[in-house]
Amino acid sequence: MLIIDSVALLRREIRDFRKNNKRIALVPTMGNLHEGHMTLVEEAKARGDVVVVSIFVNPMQFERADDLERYPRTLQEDCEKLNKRGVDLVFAPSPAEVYPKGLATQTQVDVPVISTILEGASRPGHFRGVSTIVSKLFNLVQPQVACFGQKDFQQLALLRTMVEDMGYDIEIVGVPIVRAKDGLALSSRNGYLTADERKIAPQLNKIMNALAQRLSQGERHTDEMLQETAQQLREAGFTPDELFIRDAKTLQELSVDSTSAVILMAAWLGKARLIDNQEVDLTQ
Ligand SMILES: Nc1ncnc2c1ncn2[C@@H]1O[C@H](COP(=O)(O)OP(=O)(O)OP(=O)(O)O)[C@@H](O)[C@H]1O
Ligand SMILES: CC(C)(CO)[C@@H](O)C(=O)[O-]
Ligand code: BAL
Repeated sequence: MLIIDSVALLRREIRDFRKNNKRIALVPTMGNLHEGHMTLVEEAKARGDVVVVSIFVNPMQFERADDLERYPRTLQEDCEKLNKRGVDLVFAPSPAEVYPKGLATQTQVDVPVISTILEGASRPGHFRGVSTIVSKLFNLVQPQVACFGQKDFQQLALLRTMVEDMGYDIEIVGVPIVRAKDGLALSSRNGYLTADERKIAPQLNKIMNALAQRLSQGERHTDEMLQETAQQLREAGFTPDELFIRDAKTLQELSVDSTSAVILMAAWLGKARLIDNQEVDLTQ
């Protein structure tokens, strides 16, 4: 496995892959890898001749300096895990390598509407940072396929929109959420939880499942339903941050034409902002 931190060396390897007609599968990450990331790697291995994993804690997508500062960086352990999985190349650049002019004058890629609603409203500038770095990674790695997690539901929708609007000839693959046995969605930020908070954390998924059950049984979604759910979260020890029920295809408000809904939840538990989501078939 190659571990590369410079654009010049990456370009050389990508040119070699392309010269040999290798189908390149990319898995963008911010490191601190867990089984959720490994499912993306396995999906990439199944869909490409060579697998490239990027590990880059992207400063442009952090709207909180404290979150960027404390974000877990475990490059050596990450590379050991990826090597065991048969990954071909890890691209792990520094911020200066990716943004040599700094962030202020860096060209940005912005996806209107979807980047400023829902999670985008809670995290101003976050999704512009995501679409900018993923666009740059696409240009540097030139993959034919790229794998992302459904755990970041809105991110996946944002990137599908970017690929469609900008004409990238890249297959975007959404990989189902990988959860701990108790239902908590795996996430690097779970590491911010204390032992006591970790025992509470699975309640987020359980409360979301109960809400999904109500919707799948035909109960109309109302503000009261959301308020009840928010109260359940508070009683469990969370501070609700986001609670949305939207059309799963458009992320707009549900309408009579909606065939599937998505529940999007984000809640604080101590220092960890946990997110989860679940699609609900409305046609049953
Ligand atoms: N539990 C999971 N199941 C499926 N995909 C996941 C999971 N966790 C992360 N991913 C995906 O892995 C890719 C990299 O995500 P990232 O490096 O931000 O890890 P993370 O666990 O989401 O960390 P955090 O959300 O705390 O930043 C993204 O496409 C993300 O959706
Ligand atoms: C896609 C991504 C790697 C871009 O930094 C990040 O948003 C993430 O890890 O989900
Ligand atoms: N996967 C989430 C990336 C972020 O929170 O910046």
